[in-house]
Amino acid sequence: MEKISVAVRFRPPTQAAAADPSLAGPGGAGDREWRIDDTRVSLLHRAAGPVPGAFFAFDHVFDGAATNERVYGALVRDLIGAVVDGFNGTAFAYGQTSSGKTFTMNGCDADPGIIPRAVRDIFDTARQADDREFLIRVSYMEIYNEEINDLLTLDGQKLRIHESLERGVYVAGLREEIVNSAEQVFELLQLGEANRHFGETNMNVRSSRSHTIFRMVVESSAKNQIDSGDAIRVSVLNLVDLAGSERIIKTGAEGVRLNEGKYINKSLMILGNVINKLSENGKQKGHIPYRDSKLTRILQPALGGNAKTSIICTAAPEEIHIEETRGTLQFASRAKCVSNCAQVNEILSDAALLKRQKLEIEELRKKLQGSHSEGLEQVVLKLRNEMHKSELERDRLAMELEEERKLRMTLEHHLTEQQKKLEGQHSASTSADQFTDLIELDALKTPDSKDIPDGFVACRSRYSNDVEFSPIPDNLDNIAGEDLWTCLNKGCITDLDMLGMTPGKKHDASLLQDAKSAAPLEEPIDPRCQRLEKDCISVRQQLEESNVRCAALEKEHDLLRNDNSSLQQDLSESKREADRLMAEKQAQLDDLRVRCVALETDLSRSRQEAHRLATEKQELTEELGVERQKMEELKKDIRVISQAFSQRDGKLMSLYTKSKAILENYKASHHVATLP
Ligand SMILES: Nc1ncnc2c1ncn2[C@@H]1O[C@H](COP(=O)(O)OP(=O)(O)OP(=O)(O)O)[C@@H](O)[C@H]1O
Repeated sequence: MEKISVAVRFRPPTQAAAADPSLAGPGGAGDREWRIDDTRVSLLHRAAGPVPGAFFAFDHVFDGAATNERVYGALVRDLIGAVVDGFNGTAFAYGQTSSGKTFTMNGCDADPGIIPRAVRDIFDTARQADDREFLIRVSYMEIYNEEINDLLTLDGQKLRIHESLERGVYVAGLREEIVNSAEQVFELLQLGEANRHFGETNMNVRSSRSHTIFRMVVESSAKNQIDSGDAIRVSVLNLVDLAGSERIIKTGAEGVRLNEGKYINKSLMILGNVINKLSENGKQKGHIPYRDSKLTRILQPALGGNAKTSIICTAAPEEIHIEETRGTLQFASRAKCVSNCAQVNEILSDAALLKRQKLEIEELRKKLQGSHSEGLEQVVLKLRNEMHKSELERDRLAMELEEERKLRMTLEHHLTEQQKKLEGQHSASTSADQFTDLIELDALKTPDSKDIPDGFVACRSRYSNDVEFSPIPDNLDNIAGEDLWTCLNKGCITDLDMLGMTPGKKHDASLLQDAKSAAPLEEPIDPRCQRLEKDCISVRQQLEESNVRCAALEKEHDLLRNDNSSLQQDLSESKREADRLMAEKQAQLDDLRVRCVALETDLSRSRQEAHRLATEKQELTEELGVERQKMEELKKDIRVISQAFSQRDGKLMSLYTKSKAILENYKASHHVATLP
């Protein structure tokens, strides 16, 4: 929606007003005057200041010094650009008689008015649009005493207004001239001006007695029709010079002028009513009385319809016209509240429409396949991959955690056992029975075991009692099991079978005896205790490290779980969005398909109809040919008959002449004979 542009233009004071200061307006010597600036007008009482209720604001306000060029630039130039682009446009001048409407629309040689400037601009702008081809037509009509006259013909025929779906409201039979240059239009305008009704009144020596509507129809199509889908733009520019409202008492009109004045005032009153209604708020608008006059009917699209509209309200500055000027300003204020809804007017043939729809469908299809939904699918895929990776990672961490836990438990268990043993060692005596303890642990190492300082020795219970093969004395059996061996040696698994098979030191009875008698012992109990304590400390350290690792792993595990659940959430949201988009696009596609099918049906129907019409035309042409031939033959017959007739006529004539001569001869001879 777009508001109508409204400007007020004060003409300069008349010569009479300039000579008689009591009549003057701004700068004159009257009681009241109009005070104006760029956008505002207010009435001032010279003695009492601003007159209440007489303040108005508009898009533009022009004083008597403003040129037509300035008025055109402010209100019409953009309108012309829009018309060339396919929008309808209307500019009209409204105001009391002799306030400068015709001067604003037509201007003078030194300062051409809106119409000549618009004509030139239309051609210039069209020339600049290299990508389009233009066809411009003009017409010129007047509404005189509520009758429509074509100003470009002299046949005096009264034209009628019609309305159709395709053309909207139009004047039937109005002559439209195709024009190629501004000069051609000016010639037509001159012709129209000569036919227009002017008359002299007390207020204006050349007063317009009719409303005139100069119309330019701008039709354009793209030079490259493949891109545009063959659409043709058709826009209408109306440039309207209204007749001025008048007070009979001031114009001194009588007779014909009086009658004209009544029609003028009535149609302007209806225009005012239409503007009033349109300026009201939406719901109160109700019925808009466009049909009450020919003027409002023709200007219907410009008043609250599909057009961009500019109104120039002209006003007389003199104090004696204050009431009329106030009326004009009130009209202008209401017009400022009227909104139009202009849109580019495109005409599409069935084929072009179909082509355009197909292009639209194709574009939508591409969008559906590519763009957003494809992007979403990729996001979903990526999220799935990430989720899968994080699940694997989580499993791996869970396994590590489990192993750490097991290790910790084993270590704890081992620690307790070591502690127990330590306590046992402290309380044990250094009796000779404990000869076996004196055997160096180095001797117990298996040949295949890794050389780890303070490494544990494994033994199998089944060998423990076998003196020949057991590498460990009986009282040291099972100090480490297979699992413990593996864990403590960080996965370095010695060949435990080999371990089991390694022949131990032979327990020689004499050696045992010697040992029993030998004193002191090779290794006292304290170093062993120390070694065990050292073991304990190292196991504890390992345990603590393992705890720390365990906690870190648990933390990592938790983080991964969180990541995983947020990924799951993202994934399901993306899925939902993708589904929604797919459904939406599918619905659009279905809708377009339905429209396309309907259009195709229409098209084939139109084709059939065109074909039927072509056949009929062909038949008629043939019939016409036959008829023409018959007519030719008849004409020939007629010629022959008329020749025969004329021959017979000639013969009859000569016969008649002969008989007449004979009769006269006879009469003469008979007369002579009968004379005495
Ligand atoms: N802005 C202007 N500058 C100079 N002269 C002007 C201006 N406006 C109007 N005039 C002069 O005032 C006179 C009346 O103007 P015009 O005929 O345009 O009035 P009008 O509103 O069309 O009157 P009507 O409704 O009777 O046809 C003319 O002589 C015109 O040249």
